[in-house]
Amino acid sequence: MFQHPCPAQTLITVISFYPEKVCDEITKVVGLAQPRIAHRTQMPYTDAVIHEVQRFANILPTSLPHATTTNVTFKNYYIPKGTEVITLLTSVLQDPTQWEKPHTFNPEHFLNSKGKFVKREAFMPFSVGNRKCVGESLARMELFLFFTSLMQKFTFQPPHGVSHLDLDLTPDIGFTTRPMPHKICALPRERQS
Ligand code: HEM
Repeated sequence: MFQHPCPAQTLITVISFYPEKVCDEITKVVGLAQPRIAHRTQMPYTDAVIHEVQRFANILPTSLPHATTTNVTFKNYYIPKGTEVITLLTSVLQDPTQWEKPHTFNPEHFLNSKGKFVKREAFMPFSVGNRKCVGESLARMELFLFFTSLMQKFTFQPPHGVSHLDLDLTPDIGFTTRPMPHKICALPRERQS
Protein backbone atom coordinates (compact mmCIF):
# COMPACT_ATOMS: atom_id res chain seq x y z
CA MET A 1 0.00 0.00 0.00
CA PHE A 2 1.28 3.46 -0.88
CA GLN A 3 0.00 6.74 0.43
CA HIS A 4 -1.01 9.39 -2.09
CA PRO A 5 -0.88 12.70 -0.26
CA CYS A 6 -2.89 15.54 -1.68
CA PRO A 7 -0.79 18.20 -3.47
CA ALA A 8 -2.84 20.86 -1.64
CA GLN A 9 -2.11 19.20 1.68
CA THR A 10 1.56 19.32 0.86
CA LEU A 11 1.37 22.96 -0.19
CA ILE A 12 -0.45 23.84 3.02
CA THR A 13 2.16 21.92 4.99
CA VAL A 14 4.81 23.96 3.23
CA ILE A 15 3.17 27.33 3.69
CA SER A 16 2.09 26.59 7.27
CA PHE A 17 5.26 25.09 8.64
CA TYR A 18 8.11 25.91 6.29
CA PRO A 19 7.65 29.52 5.15
CA GLU A 20 10.35 31.13 7.27
CA LYS A 21 13.32 29.27 5.83
CA VAL A 22 12.04 29.67 2.27
CA CYS A 23 11.26 33.37 2.82
CA ASP A 24 14.65 33.97 4.46
CA GLU A 25 16.34 32.51 1.41
CA ILE A 26 14.18 34.61 -0.93
CA THR A 27 14.98 37.77 1.05
CA LYS A 28 18.71 36.97 1.09
CA VAL A 29 19.16 35.90 -2.54
CA VAL A 30 16.35 37.57 -4.52
CA GLY A 31 15.31 40.51 -2.36
CA LEU A 32 12.56 42.50 -4.04
CA ALA A 33 13.73 41.63 -7.57
CA GLN A 34 11.82 39.29 -9.86
CA PRO A 35 12.94 35.68 -9.15
CA ARG A 36 15.07 34.25 -11.98
CA ILE A 37 16.20 30.73 -12.72
CA ALA A 38 19.81 31.79 -12.03
CA HIS A 39 18.82 32.22 -8.36
CA ARG A 40 17.99 28.53 -7.96
CA THR A 41 21.55 27.29 -7.35
CA GLN A 42 21.90 29.82 -4.52
CA MET A 43 18.65 28.66 -2.91
CA PRO A 44 19.21 25.03 -1.84
CA TYR A 45 16.48 25.00 0.82
CA THR A 46 13.79 26.31 -1.54
CA ASP A 47 14.94 23.86 -4.21
CA ALA A 48 14.78 21.04 -1.64
CA VAL A 49 11.23 22.05 -0.60
CA ILE A 50 10.05 21.97 -4.24
CA HIS A 51 11.68 18.58 -4.83
CA GLU A 52 10.11 17.23 -1.64
CA VAL A 53 6.65 18.46 -2.73
CA GLN A 54 7.09 16.49 -5.97
CA ARG A 55 8.37 13.42 -4.13
CA PHE A 56 5.71 13.47 -1.43
CA ALA A 57 2.68 14.39 -3.57
CA ASN A 58 3.56 13.35 -7.10
CA ILE A 59 0.80 14.33 -9.49
CA LEU A 60 1.16 11.44 -11.96
CA PRO A 61 1.61 8.37 -9.71
CA THR A 62 1.14 5.77 -12.46
CA SER A 63 3.15 7.67 -15.09
CA LEU A 64 1.87 6.87 -18.63
CA PRO A 65 1.09 3.32 -19.84
CA HIS A 66 3.60 1.59 -22.10
CA ALA A 67 3.79 -1.79 -23.82
CA THR A 68 6.66 -4.19 -24.38
CA THR A 69 7.88 -4.29 -28.00
CA THR A 70 9.52 -7.73 -27.57
CA ASN A 71 9.26 -10.68 -25.16
CA VAL A 72 11.03 -9.61 -21.96
CA THR A 73 12.17 -11.40 -18.81
CA PHE A 74 12.47 -8.94 -15.97
CA LYS A 75 13.36 -10.07 -12.44
CA ASN A 76 12.20 -13.62 -13.21
CA TYR A 77 8.87 -12.40 -14.65
CA TYR A 78 8.21 -13.31 -18.27
CA ILE A 79 6.40 -10.43 -20.03
CA PRO A 80 5.21 -11.31 -23.57
CA LYS A 81 5.52 -8.82 -26.42
CA GLY A 82 2.64 -6.34 -26.47
CA THR A 83 1.87 -6.51 -22.74
CA GLU A 84 0.69 -3.20 -21.29
CA VAL A 85 2.97 -2.11 -18.46
CA ILE A 86 1.98 0.50 -15.88
CA THR A 87 4.76 1.72 -13.61
CA LEU A 88 3.99 2.99 -10.13
CA LEU A 89 6.29 5.96 -9.55
CA THR A 90 5.08 6.21 -5.96
CA SER A 91 6.72 2.84 -5.23
CA VAL A 92 10.08 4.53 -5.85
CA LEU A 93 9.24 7.99 -4.52
CA GLN A 94 8.20 6.42 -1.19
CA ASP A 95 10.58 3.46 -1.16
CA PRO A 96 11.74 2.96 2.45
CA THR A 97 15.10 1.64 1.21
CA GLN A 98 15.74 4.94 -0.61
CA TRP A 99 14.31 7.63 1.67
CA GLU A 100 15.05 8.30 5.33
CA LYS A 101 11.44 9.32 6.08
CA PRO A 102 9.41 8.08 3.07
CA HIS A 103 5.96 9.03 4.43
CA THR A 104 6.88 12.36 6.00
CA PHE A 105 7.28 15.73 4.29
CA ASN A 106 10.99 16.27 4.87
CA PRO A 107 12.98 18.73 2.68
CA GLU A 108 16.16 17.40 4.33
CA HIS A 109 15.90 14.43 1.94
CA PHE A 110 17.55 16.78 -0.59
CA LEU A 111 20.07 18.53 1.69
CA ASN A 112 23.42 17.36 3.01
CA SER A 113 24.70 18.15 6.50
CA LYS A 114 26.07 21.50 5.23
CA GLY A 115 22.71 22.52 3.77
CA LYS A 116 23.82 21.97 0.16
CA PHE A 117 21.32 20.57 -2.33
CA VAL A 118 21.85 16.89 -3.17
CA LYS A 119 20.34 15.00 -6.11
CA ARG A 120 18.70 11.67 -5.31
CA GLU A 121 18.61 8.80 -7.78
CA ALA A 122 15.16 7.72 -6.59
CA PHE A 123 13.65 11.14 -7.37
CA MET A 124 11.67 10.38 -10.52
CA PRO A 125 8.30 12.21 -10.67
CA PHE A 126 9.00 12.78 -14.38
CA SER A 127 9.74 9.04 -14.85
CA VAL A 128 13.01 7.80 -16.43
CA GLY A 129 14.27 6.38 -19.69
CA ASN A 130 13.69 7.21 -23.34
CA ARG A 131 10.06 8.20 -22.81
CA LYS A 132 10.48 10.31 -19.67
CA CYS A 133 8.64 13.63 -19.57
CA VAL A 134 9.85 15.93 -22.34
CA GLY A 135 8.56 18.93 -20.41
CA GLU A 136 10.71 18.27 -17.32
CA SER A 137 13.06 21.26 -17.72
CA LEU A 138 10.20 23.64 -18.44
CA ALA A 139 8.12 22.24 -15.56
CA ARG A 140 11.02 22.54 -13.12
CA MET A 141 11.65 26.15 -14.15
CA GLU A 142 7.96 26.98 -13.80
CA LEU A 143 7.73 25.33 -10.38
CA PHE A 144 10.68 27.36 -9.10
CA LEU A 145 9.59 30.70 -10.59
CA PHE A 146 5.92 30.39 -9.60
CA PHE A 147 6.65 29.11 -6.09
CA THR A 148 9.30 31.72 -5.24
CA SER A 149 7.25 34.55 -6.79
CA LEU A 150 4.16 33.56 -4.77
CA MET A 151 6.10 33.10 -1.53
CA GLN A 152 7.91 36.43 -2.10
CA LYS A 153 4.68 38.40 -2.49
CA PHE A 154 2.07 36.64 -0.31
CA THR A 155 1.42 34.76 2.87
CA PHE A 156 -1.24 32.07 2.56
CA GLN A 157 -3.86 31.13 5.11
CA PRO A 158 -7.36 29.64 5.36
CA PRO A 159 -10.37 32.02 5.31
CA HIS A 160 -11.24 33.87 8.53
CA GLY A 161 -12.66 31.50 11.15
CA VAL A 162 -11.31 28.35 9.48
CA SER A 163 -8.35 26.50 10.93
CA HIS A 164 -5.95 25.02 8.40
CA LEU A 165 -6.73 21.70 10.14
CA ASP A 166 -10.38 22.10 8.98
CA LEU A 167 -9.54 22.25 5.28
CA ASP A 168 -10.57 19.17 3.29
CA LEU A 169 -7.23 17.80 2.19
CA THR A 170 -8.49 14.51 0.77
CA PRO A 171 -6.72 14.05 -2.56
CA ASP A 172 -8.81 13.59 -5.68
CA ILE A 173 -7.09 10.46 -7.00
CA GLY A 174 -7.57 9.62 -10.64
CA PHE A 175 -5.15 9.48 -13.53
CA THR A 176 -3.61 12.55 -11.90
CA THR A 177 -3.62 13.35 -8.19
CA ARG A 178 -5.38 16.68 -7.74
CA PRO A 179 -6.49 18.73 -4.76
CA MET A 180 -10.22 19.12 -4.02
CA PRO A 181 -11.40 22.72 -4.55
CA HIS A 182 -11.13 24.79 -1.39
CA LYS A 183 -10.72 28.41 -0.39
CA ILE A 184 -7.44 29.91 0.75
CA CYS A 185 -6.47 33.55 1.26
CA ALA A 186 -3.37 35.11 -0.27
CA LEU A 187 -2.39 38.16 1.79
CA PRO A 188 0.15 40.58 0.27
CA ARG A 189 3.36 40.72 2.26
CA GLU A 190 4.39 44.12 3.53
CA ARG A 191 7.11 45.52 1.28
CA GLN A 192 10.36 46.16 3.06
CA SER A 193 12.72 48.79 1.73
C1 HEM B 1 5.19 18.96 -12.65
C2 HEM B 1 4.94 18.85 -13.95
C3 HEM B 1 5.05 17.55 -14.73
C4 HEM B 1 5.17 16.25 -14.30
C5 HEM B 1 5.25 15.73 -12.87
C6 HEM B 1 5.22 15.42 -15.49
C7 HEM B 1 5.35 14.05 -15.46
C8 HEM B 1 5.34 13.24 -16.60
C9 HEM B 1 5.43 11.81 -16.59
C10 HEM B 1 5.57 10.94 -15.33
C11 HEM B 1 5.38 11.38 -17.86
C12 HEM B 1 5.39 9.92 -18.35
C13 HEM B 1 6.78 9.48 -18.75
C14 HEM B 1 6.79 8.03 -19.19
O1 HEM B 1 5.95 7.66 -20.02
O2 HEM B 1 7.64 7.26 -18.72
C15 HEM B 1 5.27 12.54 -18.71
C16 HEM B 1 5.23 12.50 -20.09
C17 HEM B 1 5.14 13.61 -20.90
N1 HEM B 1 5.13 14.93 -20.48
FE1 HEM B 1 5.20 15.57 -18.58
N2 HEM B 1 5.14 16.22 -16.60
C18 HEM B 1 5.05 17.52 -16.19
C19 HEM B 1 4.99 18.65 -17.01
C20 HEM B 1 5.03 18.63 -18.38
C21 HEM B 1 5.08 19.81 -19.22
C22 HEM B 1 5.14 21.26 -18.71
C23 HEM B 1 5.08 19.36 -20.53
C24 HEM B 1 5.13 20.14 -21.82
C25 HEM B 1 5.41 21.40 -21.93
C26 HEM B 1 5.04 17.91 -20.49
C27 HEM B 1 5.01 17.11 -21.60
C28 HEM B 1 5.04 15.72 -21.58
C29 HEM B 1 4.98 14.89 -22.79
C30 HEM B 1 4.86 15.37 -24.24
C31 HEM B 1 5.06 13.56 -22.34
C32 HEM B 1 5.04 12.29 -23.21
C33 HEM B 1 6.49 11.92 -23.53
C34 HEM B 1 6.58 10.63 -24.37
O3 HEM B 1 5.65 9.84 -24.37
O4 HEM B 1 7.63 10.43 -25.01
N3 HEM B 1 5.03 17.51 -19.17
N4 HEM B 1 5.25 13.67 -17.91
